[in-house]
Amino acid sequence: MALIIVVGGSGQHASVVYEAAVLSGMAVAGLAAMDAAAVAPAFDCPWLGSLGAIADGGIARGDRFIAACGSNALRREISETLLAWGAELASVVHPAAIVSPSACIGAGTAVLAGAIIGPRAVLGCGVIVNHAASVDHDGAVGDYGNLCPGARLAGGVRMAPGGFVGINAAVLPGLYLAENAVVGAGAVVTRDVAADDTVVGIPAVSVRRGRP
Ligand SMILES: CC(=O)SCCNC(=O)CCNC(=O)[C@H](O)C(C)(C)COP(=O)(O)OP(=O)(O)OC[C@H]1O[C@@H](n2cnc3c(N)ncnc32)[C@H](O)[C@@H]1OP(=O)(O)O
Repeated sequence: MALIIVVGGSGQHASVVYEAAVLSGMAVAGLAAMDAAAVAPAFDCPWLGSLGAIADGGIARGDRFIAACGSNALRREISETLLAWGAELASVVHPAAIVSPSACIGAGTAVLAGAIIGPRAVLGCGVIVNHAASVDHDGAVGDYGNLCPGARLAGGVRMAPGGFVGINAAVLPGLYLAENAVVGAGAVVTRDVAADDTVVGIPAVSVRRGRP
């Protein structure tokens, strides 16, 4: 059973997921894309072409997939397409990540080097916990959420699906980030964040409410 990494965008995030998968001992079949016209990203991993061609050849051979792109919406779209085809999503956990044995990691989720997932934390499907980011005890990250490098969720923080926490941002204990909330780089979040809101600064304040 091998892993197929589905690229969205430039392939930079895919290169990080690829390295984590190889270092964790997974067999990687190669990279694929949703778009038949997509070109292989410039790093050393076999290029399998479009997902459509792979599906025509038969996904049933037991390969598993992970969508590898920073965009939450695109990761969701790729993952949901794969699931609709009956494909199985795999999670990738870098061997230098620290994951509590009582934590739960959803399918299609990437936990990258230096990340820490604390006791009883729950990560949904298609989540990214990027380099040195952490989800402390009893935290929850909803489906297709994205914690950028160094982002910190204190104990008991809950993120609804589609959330984004920028590089080196911190969220104080027990807070709730509603669906598609965006926390800017370096922010310190001291209050709950409303759905589709973007907050920045210390303490974090809203710069855009509602979908852009
Ligand atoms: C491996 C990797 O690299 S993972 C990727 C890591 N990337 C990140 O962490 C990026 C995080 N993104 C940000 O912080 C972005 O600035 C966002 C999402 C908060 C806002 O982006 P946009 O929606 O494009 O907003 P925009 O750039 O128009 O900024 C709106 C206002 O907020 C300010 N602002 C934006 N980001 C921040 C921030 N992080 N801290 C403080 N102020 C900020 C802007 O200066 C601007 O203020 P102004 O209206 O007074 O000029």
